[in-house]
Amino acid sequence: MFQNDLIHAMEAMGLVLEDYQIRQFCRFEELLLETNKVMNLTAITDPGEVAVKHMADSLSCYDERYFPKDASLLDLGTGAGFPGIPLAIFRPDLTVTFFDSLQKRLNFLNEVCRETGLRKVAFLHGRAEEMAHQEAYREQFDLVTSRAVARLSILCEWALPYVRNNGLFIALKGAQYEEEIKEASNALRILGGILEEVRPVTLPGLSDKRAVLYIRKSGTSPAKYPRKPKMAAKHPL
Ligand SMILES: C[S@@+](CC[C@H](N)C(=O)[O-])C[C@H]1O[C@@H](n2cnc3c(N)ncnc32)[C@H](O)[C@@H]1O
Repeated sequence: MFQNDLIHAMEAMGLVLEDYQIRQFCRFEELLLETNKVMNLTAITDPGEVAVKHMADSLSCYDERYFPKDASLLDLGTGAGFPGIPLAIFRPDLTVTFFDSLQKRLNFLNEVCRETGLRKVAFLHGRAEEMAHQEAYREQFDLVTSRAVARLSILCEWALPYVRNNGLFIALKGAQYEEEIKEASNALRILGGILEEVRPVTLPGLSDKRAVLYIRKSGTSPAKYPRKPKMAAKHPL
């Protein structure tokens, strides 16, 4: 059921999976639903829905043009690994860093990577507002992705400092994306982000509104950003 739904959903999006990638997705789905019984990972537990709303949705941001070969990618607020794990499976040349403030979710992802044989991976535990001030992470990534973590005005402050000059911040957004874009114009300007493309997304069999935003980093983000935890939410730029 999961496997068929996965293949159909990917085909509908114009993506073809190799057999080994299908096996990796299936193992990920098994681990996700198994571990979800003892750890809060996802509210979606129907295998068909996992195929579309997690796996296919994660790859809705994929476009060969925006994912250079061997690029480094940071998945900010990765949670149970979305969109990071599907992207790592689909493009094994990428080096994917899974970033979350909850260590137990990273432990789960470590197991997923071991079990699926994903090797070009790293795990970063901490808050987005804090780790960006460490030289090892600041403006170091070609790509930063984020899904379901915060409103865009906040996310720009959290994510853009990790993106290298000319790299991309890719935000997977829900129904309110147009409003969020308007609200984030100041944050984009201050942090050095240029909205390059807004791509509306329709997932197979679903009608809800969503979009992927491709935000190009131009220059460097001022050193004082991101501000201390809770500041971006309390006083969005
Ligand atoms: C709603 S979940 C979304 C997870 C996943 N991206 C998805 O789409 O299913 C949000 C995740 O972001 C993490 N998170 C929230 N605020 C964060 C912060 N300031 N720094 C790092 N991670 C954060 C949470 O721990 C949680 O795992």
